[in-house]
Amino acid sequence: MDLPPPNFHCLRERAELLEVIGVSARLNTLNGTTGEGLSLNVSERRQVAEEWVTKGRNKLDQVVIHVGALSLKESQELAKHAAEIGADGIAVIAPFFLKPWNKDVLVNFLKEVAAAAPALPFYYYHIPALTGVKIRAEELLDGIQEKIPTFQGLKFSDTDLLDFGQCVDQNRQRQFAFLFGVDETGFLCFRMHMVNHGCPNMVSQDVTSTYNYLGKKTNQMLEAFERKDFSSALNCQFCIQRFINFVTKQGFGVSQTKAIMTLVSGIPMGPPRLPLQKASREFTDNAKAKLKSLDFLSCTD
Ligand SMILES: CC(=O)N[C@@H]([C@@H](O)[C@H](O)[C@H](O)CO)[C@@H](O)CC(=O)C(=O)O
Repeated sequence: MDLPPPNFHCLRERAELLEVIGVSARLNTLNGTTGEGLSLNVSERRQVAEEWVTKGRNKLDQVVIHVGALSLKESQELAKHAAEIGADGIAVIAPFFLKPWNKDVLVNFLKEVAAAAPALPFYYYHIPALTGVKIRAEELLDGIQEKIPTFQGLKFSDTDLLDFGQCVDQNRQRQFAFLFGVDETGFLCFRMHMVNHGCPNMVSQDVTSTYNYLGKKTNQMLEAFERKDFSSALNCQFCIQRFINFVTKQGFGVSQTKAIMTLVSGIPMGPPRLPLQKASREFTDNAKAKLKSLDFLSCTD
């Protein structure tokens, strides 16, 4: 029997993990950072995308497929494929080896990818710490719909809240979606949404790395927020911060995320792909003790 490579297996199982942890997932981008999309080949990325679209049916409101790649042709192929399998949108990071040196060059690249799936909503995935492309998102949004008619919004995985705030502020009249990808400061962004209430903008949280295992607390934060109980929402955010602060000090990244996802769900996520190294036993033990002390394991223990 042909077994899929471990990484593919683990990514496929992430769809089931959402159910186990109980994340009320409105939107999930896949083949992104946590899913090591850039470490997979095109055929694996296609398989993962197909699996998510199938598994996500009736469970996720939207499945957005990250199709960014260094090769424009590969990106276009993945964008076309996303359209064929019925995805709800595509997302693209900036090419990160031979980099775009200004906004116009980056938009021209994104435009070519978007054109390969002309009926699919298009998101720019802004993650400058990993791509090294520091073009401000606020600048990129200026006039983007004229160049990319399918442009739908931004996944903002950066801590520059001035840039993020300006993206929201300058696009109040547009129907853009702003998805925030820094779990430790998500609450602040939800507050921005409230301040923005009545505007067509949407600031919300994508299913990012820690939501794979802190879904219960995240849901509590969202529910408190909905009922305008900002003090409870802030407490939930602080609780999430306590955990992220703890693991960050021990070295935290995609490998460690996978180890915690396995620990919390019981679903084996497999090792990460080289050059990443499997999280150490010591890290996993420490993370487990911290999750317990913060009462994060109670729903799955
Ligand atoms: C650099 C990184 O991995 N960022 C994570 C965050 O969820 C991050 O792990 C978390 O905020 C803890 O710092 C996400 O933005 C990545 C993400 O959403 C993805 O898997 O595409």
